[in-house]
Amino acid sequence: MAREKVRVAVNGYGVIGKRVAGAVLAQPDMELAGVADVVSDYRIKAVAEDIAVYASLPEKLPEMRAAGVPVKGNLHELLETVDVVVDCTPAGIGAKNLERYREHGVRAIFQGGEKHALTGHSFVASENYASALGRDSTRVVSCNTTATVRTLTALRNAGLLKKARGVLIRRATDPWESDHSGVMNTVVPEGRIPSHQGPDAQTVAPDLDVVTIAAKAAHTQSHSHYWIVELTRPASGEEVLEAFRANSRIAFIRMSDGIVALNSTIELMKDLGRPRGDMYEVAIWADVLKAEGNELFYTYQVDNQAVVIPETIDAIRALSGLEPDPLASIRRTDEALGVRQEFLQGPGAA
Ligand SMILES: NC(=O)c1ccc[n+]([C@@H]2O[C@H](COP(=O)([O-])OP(=O)(O)OC[C@H]3O[C@@H](n4cnc5c(N)ncnc54)[C@H](O)[C@@H]3O)[C@@H](O)[C@H]2O)c1
Repeated sequence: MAREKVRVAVNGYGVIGKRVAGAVLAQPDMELAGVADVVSDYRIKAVAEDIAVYASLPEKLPEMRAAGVPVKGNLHELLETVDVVVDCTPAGIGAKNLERYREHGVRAIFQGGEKHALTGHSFVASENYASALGRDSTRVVSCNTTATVRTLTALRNAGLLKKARGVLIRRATDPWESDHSGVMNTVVPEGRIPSHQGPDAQTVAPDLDVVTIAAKAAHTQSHSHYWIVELTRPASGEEVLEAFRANSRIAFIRMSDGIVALNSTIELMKDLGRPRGDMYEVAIWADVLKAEGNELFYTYQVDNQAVVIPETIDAIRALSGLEPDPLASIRRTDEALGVRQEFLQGPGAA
């Protein structure tokens, strides 16, 4: 790569796009060239003073300017100036953009709402960074799939995983859209077993024996996963925690610290000063986990809005060839974002 820093564009400045943009700004080896979207209201106005804004669709440019958004130009102009674009548009729209990105010779990262077949490569940094090196595109898998792959491959890497069966309780909608969508006072099971997350995890780690069942609940912040795992041999809880510890993006929380529900962790992230209260780590309840003979039971929390952000940053380094060593990229990203495995000091912290 000719330049010292990789230049990045973000197309779609929503839940994921705004977090990707913020995370790019935090990387010393990356430069945020601009963001693109189609809206004209607070969602884009709030950022336009600090970051160059472009119109994703040419027909939206006059509308955005008329509303007072200082738009620099159209997406194609932004694409002319960058090495990598991160497409964070709503599910299905990204697929229509791939050819556009290719025409500009820009490497493209998509998010989990797109299908594996779009790029033929699905990404979780700890599992398959190396196979993304130099590719022209990849898809960072969804929040649920990212958490599933991080945790199950940690067990597999320690030689402990035989098969895993999980129940995934998903948030209804994201907080910023809770005024107009979501589910109220009910639970909506996904209409098939396995739910799509198990097979999706296999697009990254095909050797995983995993089945998932999923449901959407009425809350708006973060997902909650429950796993029953058959181990290859009897193992102690401490041995299992050690296996999880090998992945730097798995953190440990405890009921004994007062972290008793999803809202406790969300509050803790805000108390720790995390941007937007984000939790990049998969947070396993260490004092709930139980290993009995060759069976293992555990539950963790996934901050759906944040968990894919470190993976997206690593995907930028992999596609651009900025860093050939997966662990070096993961370390760099973790350091810049403040990723950690223990959030609290004290006797509980192992
Ligand atoms: N929200 C989550 O928890 C979450 C987690 C992981 C992955 N994802 C995936 O990330 C992707 C983005 O999801 P999101 O939740 O950030 O969506 P979002 O709706 O919050 O944001 C999408 C943004 O794209 C903009 N947009 C709409 N049409 C556009 C177009 N034609 N061109 C450019 N921008 C356009 C919207 O105005 C909005 O700002 C999806 O693939 C989704 O499946 C979402």
